[in-house]
Amino acid sequence: MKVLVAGRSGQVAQSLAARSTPERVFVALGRPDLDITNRSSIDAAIAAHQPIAVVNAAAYTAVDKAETEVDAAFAANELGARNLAAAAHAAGLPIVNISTDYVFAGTKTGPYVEGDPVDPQSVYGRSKLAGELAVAAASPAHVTLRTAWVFSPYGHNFPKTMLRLAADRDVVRVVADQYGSPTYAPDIAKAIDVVLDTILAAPDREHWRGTFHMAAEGYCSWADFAEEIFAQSAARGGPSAKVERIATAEYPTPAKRPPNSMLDTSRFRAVFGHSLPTWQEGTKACVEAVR
Ligand SMILES: NC(=O)C1=CN([C@@H]2O[C@H](COP(=O)(O)OP(=O)(O)OC[C@H]3O[C@@H](n4cnc5c(N)ncnc54)[C@H](OP(=O)(O)O)[C@@H]3O)[C@@H](O)[C@H]2O)C=CC1
Ligand SMILES: Cc1cn([C@H]2C[C@H](O)[C@@H](COP(=O)(O)OP(=O)(O)O[C@H]3O[C@@H](C)C(=O)[C@@H](O)[C@H]3O)O2)c(=O)[nH]c1=O
Repeated sequence: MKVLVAGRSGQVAQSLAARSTPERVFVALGRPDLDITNRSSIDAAIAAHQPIAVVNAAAYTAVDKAETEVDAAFAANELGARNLAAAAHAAGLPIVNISTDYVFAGTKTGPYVEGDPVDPQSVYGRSKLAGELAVAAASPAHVTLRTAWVFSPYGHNFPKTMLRLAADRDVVRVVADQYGSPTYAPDIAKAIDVVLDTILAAPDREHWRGTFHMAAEGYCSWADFAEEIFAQSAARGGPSAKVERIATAEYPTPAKRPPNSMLDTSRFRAVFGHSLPTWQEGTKACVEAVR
């Protein structure tokens, strides 16, 4: 049984591929074999691999660069998501799509639930929201999982940046007034496996369809996250630095980030009967893996 995964070299795609078993093979394809902006390339991949489901783990994720590369962000995150969902629908396959906490403005007090009003503040967030809507319009058999602050041993992410910075400086300045849930990509891959189990056990049911918040248990600021990364790294003899806790205004970036991107994951837990490990457990696993 194959599951087709778009986005071969990405953090989530690689974590899914690593979960392959003889019973469920995650076939992760990259741009040369599967370009989500090109519908015929998707149709050809589906015809070649005959999957039982499709996962969209491909995206334009360079949050700051997206502010100037608007067309590229929307091409992958809106058009690509639409193409993949339409192709899956045409082939009679369910699609699992991944979205982001950055669809919210971040001005709410307390964690966001799925029905809260969206109001993305960045091009990346707007393009991902456009993708969510496009997937929902193209395929009734869809699950969109909004997750947050993804990290892993693969690709580019915050812990890898922190460990690189700590290699040649004693102090790292990190914002302490943006809150969310750092989520370990292998834990996302496990959760997607659970989602697929649920879908494939009852493909005609309605309960698994729609949008869900799915992130690590617990919340922290980027500065808290950096401190945990350094504590875990130091405990293993790796690079470490002191964290200087700063305000967002002291770390100007082209894209605006939500001050609060905490996601309430109750709906995911209720429907899929699964919760992710804490962000501290994910951090420990990641630091151990990159050592
Ligand atoms: N990273 C994060 O912090 C978060 C991510 N998400 C979402 O989770 C999902 C997975 O993210 P993550 O694994 O971190 O992403 P990565 O940036 O690690 O990987 C994304 C992958 O998508 C590929 N891709 C981009 N455009 C296309 C295209 N047109 N056709 C095929 N592949 C393409 C990229 O390929 P190439 O290398 O060739 O460009 C890259 O391999 C995305 O939907 C993202 O929006 C949600 C919340 C947080
Ligand atoms: C590198 C660095 C970042 N920061 C701040 C900037 C920003 O507010 C925050 C995170 O920075 P980054 O640019 O690493 O992360 P960012 O690209 O904003 O991460 C986001 O990526 C997309 C794809 C998502 O979907 C989001 O969930 C989220 O994970 O930390 C510091 O304060 N100090 C630093 O040294």
